[in-house]
Amino acid sequence: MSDPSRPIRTAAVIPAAGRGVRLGPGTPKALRTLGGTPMLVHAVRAMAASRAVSLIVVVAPPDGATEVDRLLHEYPLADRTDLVVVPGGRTRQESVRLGLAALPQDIDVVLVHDAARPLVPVDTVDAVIAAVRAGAPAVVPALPLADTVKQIDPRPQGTPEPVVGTPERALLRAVQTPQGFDPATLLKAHDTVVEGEGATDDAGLVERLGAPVVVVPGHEEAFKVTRPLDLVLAEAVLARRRATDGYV
Ligand SMILES: Nc1ccn([C@@H]2O[C@H](COP(=O)(O)OP(=O)(O)OP(=O)(O)O)[C@@H](O)[C@H]2O)c(=O)n1
Ligand SMILES: C[C@](O)(CO)[C@H](O)COP(=O)(O)O
Repeated sequence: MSDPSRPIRTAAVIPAAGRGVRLGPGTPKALRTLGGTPMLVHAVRAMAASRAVSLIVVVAPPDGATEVDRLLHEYPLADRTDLVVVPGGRTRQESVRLGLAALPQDIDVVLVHDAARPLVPVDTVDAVIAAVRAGAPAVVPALPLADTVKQIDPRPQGTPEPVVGTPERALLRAVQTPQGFDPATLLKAHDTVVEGEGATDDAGLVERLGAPVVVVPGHEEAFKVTRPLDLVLAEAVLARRRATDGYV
């Protein structure tokens, strides 16, 4: 039985092993700079900004763990936060699984946060943690959609794709990270769900177990840096924060 007087321990796994193909050629995406600071450092700081987070596991490109570890040591965190760097895998799912394998046994809440969402505000992080602590096994921050969404019947590139349906927009949400989990539930999901079954986020793996997933409000500034225009937006948000909030 767990000791009720033991403080709750929250860890964050940050998958940062992607290449960033959609962003264009260059340095792996997580190491590209925003306002002169690597995107990964912003993401690590965003997790460390929550007073609840005491351990951060960064999942580096498979052959880049030593370099990432060295880089992160140039940007020290507050004493309350430990940092571990492990090598990642060929897919996001594999990278997250490798990050989870580095967690100690005594973690009560685990967050999974994309390095590619460097500007998530701490209030969003804390809202996700609070919902897991309140008993939800899986929590995702999400926003309503601004665009109408069509389901299509896929065709080879260059051929117009027939529309087969229009899901009711009011029932759809665009999902962000950090996603928060009861660690046993997330570990079971990663152990059970086979790669390539179409889950594009960790909550999707938990859904396949049949476990409940709940949504809390996301934030516009938690957007994912995916394409070149996202970098322009991220630089603008960062410049505004630095001018108005004293953000580093
Ligand atoms: N093998 C992989 C692939 C992705 N990621 C991480 O998963 C997050 C979300 O992925 P995405 O934005 O798609 O990043 P990339 O895979 O780098 O982008 P792209 O698909 O454009 O190459 C990123 O922080 C990315 O570093 C990872 O850790 N390991
Ligand atoms: C996890 C995620 O950020 C939730 O929106 C998203 O699914 C990652 O997708 P990607 O194509 O791997 O960037």
